[in-house]
Amino acid sequence: MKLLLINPNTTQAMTDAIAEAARAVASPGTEIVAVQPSFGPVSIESHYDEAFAAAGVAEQVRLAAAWRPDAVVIACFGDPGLEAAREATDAPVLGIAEPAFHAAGMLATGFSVITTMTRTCIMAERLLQRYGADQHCRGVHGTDIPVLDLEGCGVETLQQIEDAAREALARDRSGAIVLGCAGMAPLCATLSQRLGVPVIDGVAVAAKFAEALVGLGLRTSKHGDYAPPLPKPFVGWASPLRW
Ligand SMILES: O=C(O)C[C@H]1NC(=O)NC1=O
Repeated sequence: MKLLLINPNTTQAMTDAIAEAARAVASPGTEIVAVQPSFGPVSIESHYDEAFAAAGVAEQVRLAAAWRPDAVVIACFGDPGLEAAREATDAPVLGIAEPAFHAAGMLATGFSVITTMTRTCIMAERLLQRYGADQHCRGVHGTDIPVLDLEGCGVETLQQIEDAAREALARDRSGAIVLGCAGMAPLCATLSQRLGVPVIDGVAVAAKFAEALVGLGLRTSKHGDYAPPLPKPFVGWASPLRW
């Protein structure tokens, strides 16, 4: 199958790391093409950043249409542009927060989320409610580690995340940890080994869930609100992206 992996921020090194995390778990027959928007923030750490990231996701899904991906993964914990992408293709489209929440809910009666900037916790909390996963999540905790500081991070940053996770497991009485940033994907195996509980990286889970949906022959519904966008002119730099 062909998997389109979109890093919604514009940092190539992060796109590469995300692709490596997905390829590490992908089946041999899964071809992964990793892309990022041609515009927008180098990292997504606010509502403002996310507004541009969502448009960037829509851009990349539209541009990739000719390649006809069998599935799309939006590799950012805010799942930006998820529903726009689902309108723009009949392939299954997954964020990384939604699959991670559901995987965690199958592995423990309660899980905690460890994310980057504390100001983004509200975004995860809103997604938990939107996906019906708030009943399983016992806490969302920021570390105030900037997203791009995760790239090639040192032992101090890894220790800070481990300490935050260990505190969350105790304080929340959780049984699992969800990593609240695609940039944490390379840390997942080490954290899982150190913490002794399931640590869920949404990039890997999304890639495998995408394979499962494609393998089952399931596609995004085109009945109702995920039907293709209504044709209309687009003005300015976005005009090639019209429907
Ligand atoms: O919301 C966050 O803090 C994490 C989110 N930002 C980003 O650039 N990639 C992410 O996964």
